[in-house]
Amino acid sequence: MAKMVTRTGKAFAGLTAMAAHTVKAAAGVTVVFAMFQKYFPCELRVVIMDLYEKFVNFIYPYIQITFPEYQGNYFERSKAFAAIERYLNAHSTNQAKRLQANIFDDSDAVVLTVAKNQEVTDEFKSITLWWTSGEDDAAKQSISFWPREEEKRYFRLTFYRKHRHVISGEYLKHVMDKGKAITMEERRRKLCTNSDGDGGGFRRSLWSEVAFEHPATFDTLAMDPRRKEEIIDDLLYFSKSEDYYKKAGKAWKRGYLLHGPPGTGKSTMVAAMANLLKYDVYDLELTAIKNNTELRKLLINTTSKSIIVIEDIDCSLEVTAQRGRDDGGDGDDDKKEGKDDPVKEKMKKEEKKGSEVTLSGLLNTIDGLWSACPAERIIVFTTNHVEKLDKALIRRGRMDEHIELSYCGFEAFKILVKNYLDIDSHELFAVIRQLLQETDITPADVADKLMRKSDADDADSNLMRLIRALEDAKEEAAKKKAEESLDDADGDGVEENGETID
Ligand SMILES: Nc1ncnc2c1ncn2[C@@H]1O[C@H](COP(=O)(O)OP(=O)(O)OP(=O)(O)O)[C@@H](O)[C@H]1O
Ligand SMILES: [Mg+2]
Repeated sequence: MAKMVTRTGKAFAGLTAMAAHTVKAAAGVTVVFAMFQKYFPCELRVVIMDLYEKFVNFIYPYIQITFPEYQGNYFERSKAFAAIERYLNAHSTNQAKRLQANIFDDSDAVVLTVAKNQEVTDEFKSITLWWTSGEDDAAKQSISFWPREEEKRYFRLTFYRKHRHVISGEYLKHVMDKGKAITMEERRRKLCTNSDGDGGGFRRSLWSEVAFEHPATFDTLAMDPRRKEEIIDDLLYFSKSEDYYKKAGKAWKRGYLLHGPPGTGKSTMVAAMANLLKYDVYDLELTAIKNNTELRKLLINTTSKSIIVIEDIDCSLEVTAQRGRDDGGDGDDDKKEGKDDPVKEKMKKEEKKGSEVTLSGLLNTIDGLWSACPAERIIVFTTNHVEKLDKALIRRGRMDEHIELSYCGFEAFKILVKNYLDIDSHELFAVIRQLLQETDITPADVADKLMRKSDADDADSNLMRLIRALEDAKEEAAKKKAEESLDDADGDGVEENGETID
Protein backbone atom coordinates (compact mmCIF):
# COMPACT_ATOMS: atom_id res chain seq x y z
CA MET A 1 0.00 0.00 0.00
CA ALA A 2 2.78 2.38 1.07
CA LYS A 3 4.68 1.42 -2.08
CA MET A 4 1.65 2.34 -4.20
CA VAL A 5 1.29 5.71 -2.51
CA THR A 6 4.99 6.43 -3.11
CA ARG A 7 4.63 5.46 -6.78
CA THR A 8 1.57 7.70 -7.20
CA GLY A 9 3.37 10.54 -5.49
CA LYS A 10 6.34 10.13 -7.82
CA ALA A 11 4.09 10.08 -10.89
CA PHE A 12 2.35 13.24 -9.68
CA ALA A 13 5.67 14.98 -9.12
CA GLY A 14 6.75 13.91 -12.66
CA LEU A 15 3.58 15.33 -14.18
CA THR A 16 4.04 18.65 -12.33
CA ALA A 17 7.60 18.91 -13.63
CA MET A 18 6.37 18.19 -17.17
CA ALA A 19 3.70 20.89 -16.92
CA ALA A 20 6.30 23.37 -15.69
CA HIS A 21 8.50 22.51 -18.70
CA THR A 22 5.60 23.02 -21.11
CA VAL A 23 4.80 26.46 -19.63
CA LYS A 24 8.45 27.43 -19.90
CA ALA A 25 8.64 26.23 -23.49
CA ALA A 26 5.51 28.21 -24.41
CA ALA A 27 6.95 31.34 -22.81
CA GLY A 28 10.19 30.74 -24.73
CA VAL A 29 8.33 30.51 -28.06
CA THR A 30 6.50 33.81 -27.36
CA VAL A 31 9.78 35.58 -26.62
CA VAL A 32 11.42 34.20 -29.79
CA PHE A 33 8.40 35.26 -31.87
CA ALA A 34 8.52 38.84 -30.44
CA MET A 35 12.25 39.09 -31.21
CA PHE A 36 11.61 37.74 -34.70
CA GLN A 37 9.03 40.49 -35.29
CA LYS A 38 11.31 43.21 -33.86
CA TYR A 39 14.74 42.46 -35.32
CA PHE A 40 14.09 40.91 -38.75
CA PRO A 41 13.14 43.12 -41.74
CA CYS A 42 9.86 42.35 -43.45
CA GLU A 43 11.43 40.77 -46.63
CA LEU A 44 13.59 38.46 -44.55
CA ARG A 45 10.60 37.50 -42.44
CA VAL A 46 8.70 36.45 -45.60
CA VAL A 47 11.61 34.29 -46.76
CA ILE A 48 11.97 32.71 -43.33
CA MET A 49 8.25 32.04 -43.05
CA ASP A 50 8.28 30.45 -46.50
CA LEU A 51 11.17 28.21 -45.51
CA TYR A 52 9.45 27.43 -42.21
CA GLU A 53 6.26 26.38 -44.05
CA LYS A 54 8.27 24.13 -46.36
CA PHE A 55 9.98 22.63 -43.33
CA VAL A 56 6.63 21.98 -41.60
CA ASN A 57 5.22 20.48 -44.80
CA PHE A 58 8.26 18.23 -44.98
CA ILE A 59 7.83 17.09 -41.40
CA TYR A 60 3.98 16.89 -41.48
CA PRO A 61 2.75 16.82 -45.09
CA TYR A 62 -0.93 16.13 -44.27
CA ILE A 63 -4.18 18.07 -44.10
CA GLN A 64 -7.00 17.10 -41.78
CA ILE A 65 -10.68 17.95 -42.15
CA THR A 66 -13.09 17.36 -39.27
CA PHE A 67 -16.80 16.67 -39.71
CA PRO A 68 -18.65 17.01 -36.37
CA GLU A 69 -21.94 15.16 -35.87
CA TYR A 70 -23.76 18.24 -34.61
CA GLN A 71 -22.86 21.72 -35.73
CA GLY A 72 -24.56 24.71 -34.16
CA ASN A 73 -27.97 23.05 -34.13
CA TYR A 74 -28.11 20.23 -31.58
CA PHE A 75 -31.50 19.08 -32.77
CA GLU A 76 -30.41 17.99 -36.20
CA ARG A 77 -27.49 15.77 -37.17
CA SER A 78 -25.12 17.23 -39.71
CA LYS A 79 -26.06 15.95 -43.18
CA ALA A 80 -22.38 15.64 -44.08
CA PHE A 81 -21.72 13.47 -41.02
CA ALA A 82 -24.70 11.23 -41.81
CA ALA A 83 -23.60 10.85 -45.44
CA ILE A 84 -20.01 9.98 -44.41
CA GLU A 85 -21.34 7.43 -41.92
CA ARG A 86 -23.33 5.64 -44.64
CA TYR A 87 -20.47 5.91 -47.10
CA LEU A 88 -17.96 4.37 -44.70
CA ASN A 89 -20.49 1.71 -43.74
CA ALA A 90 -20.67 0.63 -47.37
CA HIS A 91 -17.04 1.10 -48.36
CA SER A 92 -14.61 0.79 -45.51
CA THR A 93 -16.05 -0.77 -42.37
CA ASN A 94 -14.76 -4.23 -43.27
CA GLN A 95 -11.26 -2.93 -42.52
CA ALA A 96 -12.09 -1.73 -39.00
CA LYS A 97 -11.70 -4.09 -36.07
CA ARG A 98 -14.10 -2.28 -33.77
CA LEU A 99 -17.46 -1.10 -35.05
CA GLN A 100 -20.47 0.64 -33.61
CA ALA A 101 -23.98 -0.38 -34.71
CA ASN A 102 -26.76 2.17 -35.17
CA ILE A 103 -30.39 1.93 -36.23
CA PHE A 104 -31.95 5.20 -37.27
CA ASP A 105 -35.56 6.31 -37.11
CA ASP A 106 -35.96 6.49 -40.88
CA SER A 107 -34.52 3.06 -41.67
CA ASP A 108 -34.57 -0.56 -40.58
CA ALA A 109 -31.04 -1.20 -41.81
CA VAL A 110 -28.27 -1.58 -39.26
CA VAL A 111 -25.61 1.01 -40.00
CA LEU A 112 -22.14 0.03 -38.85
CA THR A 113 -19.88 2.92 -38.03
CA VAL A 114 -16.18 2.93 -37.42
CA ALA A 115 -15.81 2.94 -33.63
CA LYS A 116 -13.93 5.62 -31.70
CA ASN A 117 -10.24 6.00 -32.56
CA GLN A 118 -10.40 3.43 -35.34
CA GLU A 119 -8.83 4.26 -38.67
CA VAL A 120 -9.86 3.05 -42.11
CA THR A 121 -8.34 3.84 -45.47
CA ASP A 122 -10.11 4.77 -48.65
CA GLU A 123 -8.83 5.17 -52.16
CA PHE A 124 -9.95 7.67 -54.77
CA LYS A 125 -8.30 8.05 -58.18
CA SER A 126 -5.24 6.19 -56.83
CA ILE A 127 -5.01 8.63 -53.89
CA THR A 128 -5.01 7.07 -50.43
CA LEU A 129 -6.88 8.81 -47.62
CA TRP A 130 -7.56 7.96 -43.99
CA TRP A 131 -10.79 8.32 -42.05
CA THR A 132 -10.86 8.19 -38.26
CA SER A 133 -13.80 8.41 -35.94
CA GLY A 134 -13.46 10.30 -32.66
CA GLU A 135 -15.32 11.81 -29.77
CA ASP A 136 -14.91 15.30 -28.37
CA ASP A 137 -13.47 14.80 -24.87
CA ALA A 138 -14.38 18.36 -23.81
CA ALA A 139 -18.03 17.37 -23.98
CA LYS A 140 -17.50 14.60 -21.43
CA GLN A 141 -16.16 16.97 -18.80
CA SER A 142 -18.97 19.51 -18.99
CA ILE A 143 -22.08 18.90 -16.89
CA SER A 144 -25.02 19.33 -19.18
CA PHE A 145 -28.30 17.65 -19.94
CA TRP A 146 -27.93 18.38 -23.62
CA PRO A 147 -26.14 17.42 -25.82
CA ARG A 148 -25.37 13.89 -24.74
CA GLU A 149 -21.83 12.59 -24.91
CA GLU A 150 -22.28 10.47 -28.00
CA GLU A 151 -23.53 13.49 -29.87
CA LYS A 152 -20.06 15.00 -29.85
CA ARG A 153 -18.73 12.47 -32.31
CA TYR A 154 -16.82 13.45 -35.41
CA PHE A 155 -15.12 11.98 -38.44
CA ARG A 156 -11.67 13.18 -39.39
CA LEU A 157 -10.28 12.90 -42.89
CA THR A 158 -6.50 12.96 -43.37
CA PHE A 159 -4.74 13.19 -46.72
CA TYR A 160 -1.55 14.47 -48.31
CA ARG A 161 -1.43 18.23 -48.74
CA LYS A 162 -0.60 17.88 -52.45
CA HIS A 163 -4.04 16.27 -53.09
CA ARG A 164 -5.96 19.09 -51.52
CA HIS A 165 -7.81 20.17 -54.69
CA VAL A 166 -8.94 16.69 -55.69
CA ILE A 167 -10.07 15.86 -52.17
CA SER A 168 -11.86 19.09 -51.32
CA GLY A 169 -13.57 19.12 -54.70
CA GLU A 170 -14.23 15.77 -56.33
CA TYR A 171 -13.70 13.34 -53.47
CA LEU A 172 -15.93 15.06 -50.94
CA LYS A 173 -18.68 15.42 -53.55
CA HIS A 174 -18.28 11.71 -54.35
CA VAL A 175 -18.60 10.78 -50.65
CA MET A 176 -21.65 13.04 -50.15
CA ASP A 177 -23.42 11.77 -53.30
CA LYS A 178 -22.78 8.11 -52.49
CA GLY A 179 -23.72 8.55 -48.84
CA LYS A 180 -26.98 10.32 -49.68
CA ALA A 181 -27.85 7.70 -52.29
CA ILE A 182 -27.32 4.91 -49.74
CA THR A 183 -29.45 6.80 -47.17
CA MET A 184 -32.25 7.09 -49.72
CA GLU A 185 -31.98 3.44 -50.66
CA GLU A 186 -32.07 2.18 -47.08
CA ARG A 187 -34.78 4.52 -45.85
CA ARG A 188 -38.04 3.02 -44.59
CA ARG A 189 -40.45 3.71 -47.42
CA LYS A 190 -43.86 5.19 -46.86
CA LEU A 191 -47.35 5.01 -48.27
CA CYS A 192 -49.07 8.38 -47.97
CA THR A 193 -52.73 9.12 -48.39
CA ASN A 194 -54.40 12.50 -48.39
CA SER A 195 -56.78 12.82 -45.46
CA ASP A 196 -60.16 14.41 -46.07
CA GLY A 197 -59.52 17.53 -44.03
CA ASP A 198 -61.88 16.95 -41.09
CA GLY A 199 -59.93 15.04 -38.47
CA GLY A 200 -56.28 15.26 -37.57
CA GLY A 201 -56.21 17.74 -34.71
CA PHE A 202 -54.51 21.09 -34.38
CA ARG A 203 -51.71 20.83 -36.93
CA ARG A 204 -53.13 18.40 -39.43
CA SER A 205 -50.52 17.33 -41.94
CA LEU A 206 -51.60 17.13 -45.56
CA TRP A 207 -50.58 13.51 -45.95
CA SER A 208 -51.06 10.71 -43.47
CA GLU A 209 -48.38 8.07 -43.81
CA VAL A 210 -47.79 4.44 -42.94
CA ALA A 211 -44.85 2.16 -43.75
CA PHE A 212 -45.01 0.84 -47.30
CA GLU A 213 -44.51 -2.90 -47.15
CA HIS A 214 -46.31 -4.30 -50.19
CA PRO A 215 -44.69 -7.60 -51.24
CA ALA A 216 -45.44 -7.34 -54.99
CA THR A 217 -42.47 -7.31 -57.35
CA PHE A 218 -42.10 -7.53 -61.10
CA ASP A 219 -41.01 -11.15 -60.61
CA THR A 220 -44.39 -12.06 -59.16
CA LEU A 221 -46.42 -9.86 -61.54
CA ALA A 222 -48.22 -12.00 -64.10
CA MET A 223 -48.08 -10.49 -67.58
CA ASP A 224 -46.44 -10.92 -70.95
CA PRO A 225 -42.70 -11.28 -70.12
CA ARG A 226 -41.54 -9.13 -73.07
CA ARG A 227 -43.81 -6.22 -72.15
CA LYS A 228 -42.73 -6.59 -68.55
CA GLU A 229 -39.07 -6.34 -69.56
CA GLU A 230 -39.82 -3.18 -71.57
CA ILE A 231 -41.53 -1.56 -68.59
CA ILE A 232 -38.68 -2.45 -66.21
CA ASP A 233 -36.11 -1.01 -68.66
CA ASP A 234 -38.17 2.14 -69.05
CA LEU A 235 -38.44 2.65 -65.29
CA LEU A 236 -34.76 1.99 -64.63
CA TYR A 237 -33.68 4.24 -67.47
CA PHE A 238 -35.89 7.03 -66.11
CA SER A 239 -34.52 6.71 -62.59
CA LYS A 240 -30.94 7.10 -63.83
CA SER A 241 -31.55 9.91 -66.32
CA GLU A 242 -31.26 13.05 -64.25
CA ASP A 243 -28.54 14.51 -66.48
CA TYR A 244 -30.38 13.60 -69.66
CA TYR A 245 -33.60 15.29 -68.53
CA LYS A 246 -31.63 18.36 -67.43
CA LYS A 247 -29.87 18.58 -70.77
CA ALA A 248 -33.13 18.20 -72.67
CA GLY A 249 -34.72 20.96 -70.55
CA LYS A 250 -37.45 18.59 -69.38
CA ALA A 251 -38.77 18.18 -65.85
CA TRP A 252 -37.59 14.87 -64.40
CA LYS A 253 -40.95 13.16 -64.32
CA ARG A 254 -42.70 10.36 -66.12
CA GLY A 255 -46.34 9.48 -66.42
CA TYR A 256 -47.80 5.99 -66.77
CA LEU A 257 -51.37 5.14 -67.61
CA LEU A 258 -52.35 1.64 -66.49
CA HIS A 259 -55.58 0.45 -68.00
CA GLY A 260 -57.48 -2.80 -68.10
CA PRO A 261 -60.43 -4.65 -66.56
CA PRO A 262 -60.75 -4.98 -62.76
CA GLY A 263 -58.44 -7.59 -61.23
CA THR A 264 -55.78 -7.54 -63.93
CA GLY A 265 -52.99 -6.19 -61.70
CA LYS A 266 -52.95 -2.39 -62.07
CA SER A 267 -52.59 -1.66 -58.36
CA THR A 268 -50.20 -4.60 -58.05
CA MET A 269 -48.03 -3.08 -60.76
CA VAL A 270 -47.85 0.26 -58.92
CA ALA A 271 -46.52 -1.59 -55.87
CA ALA A 272 -44.04 -3.51 -58.04
CA MET A 273 -42.85 -0.20 -59.56
CA ALA A 274 -42.34 1.31 -56.11
CA ASN A 275 -40.42 -1.76 -54.95
CA LEU A 276 -38.25 -1.83 -58.06
CA LEU A 277 -37.21 1.81 -57.78
CA LYS A 278 -37.40 2.00 -53.98
CA TYR A 279 -39.77 4.96 -54.18
CA ASP A 280 -42.44 6.14 -51.75
CA VAL A 281 -46.08 5.96 -52.84
CA TYR A 282 -48.54 8.85 -52.60
CA ASP A 283 -52.06 7.57 -53.12
CA LEU A 284 -53.93 10.67 -54.18
CA GLU A 285 -57.67 10.45 -53.58
CA LEU A 286 -59.04 13.21 -55.78
CA THR A 287 -62.57 13.01 -54.39
CA ALA A 288 -61.28 14.01 -50.93
CA ILE A 289 -59.68 17.19 -52.25
CA LYS A 290 -61.74 20.34 -51.96
CA ASN A 291 -60.37 22.36 -54.84
CA ASN A 292 -57.47 22.97 -57.24
CA THR A 293 -55.53 24.98 -54.65
CA GLU A 294 -55.57 22.07 -52.22
CA LEU A 295 -54.49 19.73 -55.01
CA ARG A 296 -51.51 21.98 -55.76
CA LYS A 297 -50.55 22.10 -52.07
CA LEU A 298 -50.66 18.33 -51.83
CA LEU A 299 -48.46 17.81 -54.85
CA ILE A 300 -45.91 20.37 -53.69
CA ASN A 301 -45.71 18.49 -50.41
CA THR A 302 -44.60 15.24 -51.99
CA THR A 303 -40.97 14.23 -51.64
CA SER A 304 -38.59 13.22 -54.39
CA LYS A 305 -38.30 9.58 -55.42
CA SER A 306 -41.98 9.02 -55.20
CA ILE A 307 -44.85 7.62 -57.24
CA ILE A 308 -48.06 9.61 -57.15
CA VAL A 309 -51.01 7.40 -57.96
CA ILE A 310 -54.51 8.42 -58.90
CA GLU A 311 -56.59 5.24 -58.98
CA ASP A 312 -59.70 4.93 -61.13
CA ILE A 313 -59.16 8.36 -62.64
CA ASP A 314 -62.35 8.03 -64.72
CA CYS A 315 -64.43 7.76 -61.55
CA SER A 316 -62.56 10.40 -59.54
CA LEU A 317 -63.00 13.39 -61.78
CA GLU A 318 -65.36 14.67 -64.44
CA VAL A 319 -62.63 13.91 -66.93
CA THR A 320 -64.97 13.49 -69.83
CA ALA A 321 -67.89 15.78 -69.10
CA GLN A 322 -65.80 18.65 -67.77
CA ARG A 323 -63.67 18.70 -70.88
CA GLY A 324 -66.83 18.49 -72.95
CA ARG A 325 -68.07 21.70 -71.33
CA ASP A 326 -64.65 23.34 -71.61
CA ASP A 327 -64.59 22.67 -75.33
CA GLY A 328 -68.18 23.63 -75.81
CA GLY A 329 -69.18 19.97 -76.17
CA ASP A 330 -72.52 18.71 -74.93
CA GLY A 331 -71.07 16.37 -72.33
CA ASP A 332 -73.02 13.38 -73.53
CA ASP A 333 -70.22 11.06 -72.47
CA ASP A 334 -71.14 11.92 -68.93
CA LYS A 335 -74.40 10.04 -69.23
CA LYS A 336 -72.63 6.91 -70.44
CA GLU A 337 -70.36 6.91 -67.39
CA GLY A 338 -71.08 4.35 -64.73
CA LYS A 339 -72.59 1.58 -66.83
CA ASP A 340 -69.93 -1.05 -66.21
CA ASP A 341 -69.01 -0.78 -62.54
CA PRO A 342 -72.25 0.43 -60.94
CA VAL A 343 -71.13 0.10 -57.32
CA LYS A 344 -67.71 1.66 -57.71
CA GLU A 345 -69.01 4.52 -59.86
CA LYS A 346 -71.97 5.26 -57.60
CA MET A 347 -69.69 5.49 -54.57
CA LYS A 348 -67.27 7.77 -56.34
CA LYS A 349 -70.10 9.95 -57.71
CA GLU A 350 -71.39 10.46 -54.18
CA GLU A 351 -67.94 11.37 -52.97
CA LYS A 352 -67.02 13.70 -55.78
CA LYS A 353 -70.00 15.94 -55.12
CA GLY A 354 -67.94 17.71 -52.44
CA SER A 355 -64.90 18.18 -54.67
CA GLU A 356 -64.31 21.12 -56.95
CA VAL A 357 -61.14 19.76 -58.51
CA THR A 358 -61.42 20.24 -62.24
CA LEU A 359 -59.72 18.56 -65.14
CA SER A 360 -58.01 21.82 -66.12
CA GLY A 361 -56.85 22.18 -62.50
CA LEU A 362 -55.32 18.74 -62.62
CA LEU A 363 -53.68 19.37 -66.01
CA ASN A 364 -52.26 22.73 -64.91
CA THR A 365 -50.91 21.19 -61.74
CA ILE A 366 -49.26 18.34 -63.58
CA ASP A 367 -47.75 20.58 -66.27
CA GLY A 368 -46.84 23.77 -64.48
CA LEU A 369 -46.19 23.08 -60.87
CA TRP A 370 -44.72 19.73 -61.66
CA SER A 371 -41.76 21.49 -63.23
CA ALA A 372 -41.21 23.32 -59.95
CA CYS A 373 -40.36 20.03 -58.21
CA PRO A 374 -36.73 19.47 -59.16
CA ALA A 375 -36.26 15.82 -58.25
CA GLU A 376 -37.77 12.74 -59.83
CA ARG A 377 -41.46 11.94 -59.61
CA ILE A 378 -43.59 9.34 -61.33
CA ILE A 379 -47.29 9.82 -61.76
CA VAL A 380 -49.59 6.89 -62.43
CA PHE A 381 -53.24 6.94 -63.43
CA THR A 382 -55.21 3.73 -63.36
CA THR A 383 -58.51 3.19 -65.09
CA ASN A 384 -60.86 0.43 -66.19
CA HIS A 385 -62.08 2.58 -69.10
CA VAL A 386 -59.28 4.17 -71.08
CA GLU A 387 -61.74 5.00 -73.88
CA LYS A 388 -63.65 7.34 -71.59
CA LEU A 389 -60.67 9.49 -70.65
CA ASP A 390 -60.12 12.89 -72.12
CA LYS A 391 -57.37 12.77 -74.73
CA ALA A 392 -55.70 15.84 -73.19
CA LEU A 393 -55.22 13.99 -69.93
CA ILE A 394 -53.48 11.00 -71.42
CA ARG A 395 -51.56 12.52 -74.31
CA ARG A 396 -47.86 11.63 -74.54
CA GLY A 397 -45.83 14.03 -72.44
CA ARG A 398 -48.37 13.77 -69.64
CA MET A 399 -48.87 10.03 -69.67
CA ASP A 400 -45.72 8.91 -71.48
CA GLU A 401 -46.40 5.18 -71.34
CA HIS A 402 -49.77 3.52 -71.80
CA ILE A 403 -49.72 0.04 -70.32
CA GLU A 404 -52.56 -2.35 -70.90
CA LEU A 405 -53.12 -5.06 -68.32
CA SER A 406 -55.41 -7.68 -69.66
CA TYR A 407 -56.90 -11.12 -69.13
CA CYS A 408 -54.65 -13.97 -68.14
CA GLY A 409 -52.67 -15.61 -70.95
CA PHE A 410 -50.60 -18.79 -70.62
CA GLU A 411 -47.34 -16.89 -69.92
CA ALA A 412 -49.02 -14.93 -67.12
CA PHE A 413 -50.53 -18.16 -65.78
CA LYS A 414 -47.07 -19.75 -65.58
CA ILE A 415 -45.91 -16.88 -63.34
CA LEU A 416 -48.97 -17.22 -61.08
CA VAL A 417 -48.63 -20.99 -60.78
CA LYS A 418 -44.97 -20.53 -59.84
CA ASN A 419 -45.96 -17.91 -57.23
CA TYR A 420 -48.76 -19.92 -55.65
CA LEU A 421 -47.86 -23.59 -56.19
CA ASP A 422 -44.14 -23.35 -56.90
CA ILE A 423 -44.30 -25.55 -60.00
CA ASP A 424 -42.97 -24.95 -63.53
CA SER A 425 -44.76 -27.76 -65.35
CA HIS A 426 -47.65 -30.20 -64.91
CA GLU A 427 -49.59 -32.56 -67.15
CA LEU A 428 -52.71 -30.35 -66.78
CA PHE A 429 -50.90 -27.33 -68.27
CA ALA A 430 -51.86 -28.32 -71.85
CA VAL A 431 -55.60 -28.28 -70.99
CA ILE A 432 -55.23 -24.99 -69.17
CA ARG A 433 -53.34 -23.42 -72.09
CA GLN A 434 -56.19 -24.38 -74.43
CA LEU A 435 -58.90 -23.07 -72.08
CA LEU A 436 -57.04 -19.77 -71.51
CA GLN A 437 -57.05 -19.21 -75.26
CA GLU A 438 -60.82 -19.72 -75.40
CA THR A 439 -61.85 -17.84 -72.24
CA ASP A 440 -61.33 -14.45 -70.62
CA ILE A 441 -60.32 -14.80 -66.98
CA THR A 442 -58.55 -12.16 -64.87
CA PRO A 443 -55.24 -12.90 -63.14
CA ALA A 444 -57.06 -12.11 -59.87
CA ASP A 445 -59.49 -15.00 -60.52
CA VAL A 446 -56.69 -17.36 -61.54
CA ALA A 447 -54.73 -16.40 -58.41
CA ASP A 448 -57.80 -17.08 -56.29
CA LYS A 449 -58.17 -20.61 -57.70
CA LEU A 450 -54.47 -21.42 -57.37
CA MET A 451 -54.09 -20.21 -53.81
CA ARG A 452 -53.79 -22.86 -51.11
CA LYS A 453 -56.71 -22.45 -48.72
CA SER A 454 -56.30 -25.56 -46.59
CA ASP A 455 -53.79 -28.32 -45.87
CA ALA A 456 -55.73 -30.64 -48.20
CA ASP A 457 -54.94 -28.37 -51.19
CA ASP A 458 -52.18 -29.50 -53.53
CA ALA A 459 -51.10 -28.76 -57.09
CA ASP A 460 -53.51 -31.30 -58.65
CA SER A 461 -56.59 -30.15 -56.75
CA ASN A 462 -55.86 -26.45 -57.27
CA LEU A 463 -55.22 -26.88 -61.00
CA MET A 464 -58.47 -28.87 -61.30
CA ARG A 465 -60.26 -26.06 -59.45
CA LEU A 466 -58.90 -23.62 -62.04
CA ILE A 467 -59.95 -25.89 -64.93
CA ARG A 468 -63.49 -26.07 -63.58
CA ALA A 469 -63.61 -22.27 -63.23
CA LEU A 470 -62.34 -21.88 -66.79
CA GLU A 471 -64.94 -24.33 -68.13
CA ASP A 472 -67.70 -22.50 -66.22
CA ALA A 473 -66.50 -19.16 -67.58
CA LYS A 474 -66.41 -20.61 -71.09
CA GLU A 475 -69.93 -21.95 -70.74
CA GLU A 476 -71.16 -18.65 -69.29
CA ALA A 477 -69.59 -16.70 -72.15
CA ALA A 478 -71.17 -18.99 -74.74
CA LYS A 479 -74.60 -18.62 -73.08
CA LYS A 480 -74.23 -14.81 -72.99
CA LYS A 481 -73.23 -14.74 -76.64
CA ALA A 482 -76.25 -16.81 -77.59
CA GLU A 483 -78.57 -14.48 -75.63
CA GLU A 484 -77.02 -11.42 -77.25
CA SER A 485 -77.44 -12.79 -80.75
CA LEU A 486 -81.06 -13.61 -79.87
CA ASP A 487 -81.57 -10.00 -78.66
CA ASP A 488 -79.98 -8.69 -81.85
CA ALA A 489 -82.26 -10.85 -83.93
CA ASP A 490 -85.33 -9.50 -82.03
CA GLY A 491 -84.09 -5.91 -82.40
CA ASP A 492 -83.64 -6.36 -86.13
CA GLY A 493 -87.18 -7.63 -86.32
CA VAL A 494 -88.57 -4.47 -84.66
CA GLU A 495 -86.62 -2.28 -87.03
CA GLU A 496 -87.84 -4.24 -90.02
CA ASN A 497 -91.35 -3.95 -88.67
CA GLY A 498 -90.82 -0.23 -88.28
CA GLU A 499 -89.62 0.04 -91.82
CA THR A 500 -92.57 -2.00 -93.10
CA ILE A 501 -95.02 0.34 -91.34
CA ASP A 502 -93.30 3.35 -92.91
N1 LIG B 1 -51.13 -9.44 -63.11
C1 LIG B 1 -51.18 -9.94 -61.86
N2 LIG B 1 -50.13 -10.56 -61.34
C2 LIG B 1 -50.16 -11.06 -60.10
N3 LIG B 1 -51.22 -10.99 -59.30
C3 LIG B 1 -52.32 -10.37 -59.78
C4 LIG B 1 -52.34 -9.81 -61.08
N4 LIG B 1 -53.54 -9.27 -61.28
C5 LIG B 1 -54.24 -9.46 -60.17
N5 LIG B 1 -53.51 -10.12 -59.26
C6 LIG B 1 -53.97 -10.53 -57.92
O1 LIG B 1 -55.31 -10.06 -57.79
C7 LIG B 1 -55.46 -9.10 -56.76
C8 LIG B 1 -56.18 -7.87 -57.32
O2 LIG B 1 -55.35 -7.23 -58.28
P1 LIG B 1 -55.23 -5.67 -58.40
O3 LIG B 1 -55.77 -4.99 -57.21
O4 LIG B 1 -53.83 -5.32 -58.77
O5 LIG B 1 -56.18 -5.40 -59.63
P2 LIG B 1 -56.58 -4.04 -60.32
O6 LIG B 1 -56.28 -4.18 -61.78
O7 LIG B 1 -55.93 -2.91 -59.62
O8 LIG B 1 -58.14 -4.01 -60.11
P3 LIG B 1 -59.13 -2.75 -60.02
O9 LIG B 1 -59.31 -2.23 -61.41
O10 LIG B 1 -60.39 -3.33 -59.48
O11 LIG B 1 -58.51 -1.76 -59.11
C9 LIG B 1 -54.07 -8.75 -56.30
O12 LIG B 1 -54.01 -8.71 -54.92
C10 LIG B 1 -53.19 -9.88 -56.83
O13 LIG B 1 -53.02 -10.83 -55.83
MG1 LIG C 1 -56.69 -1.32 -58.45
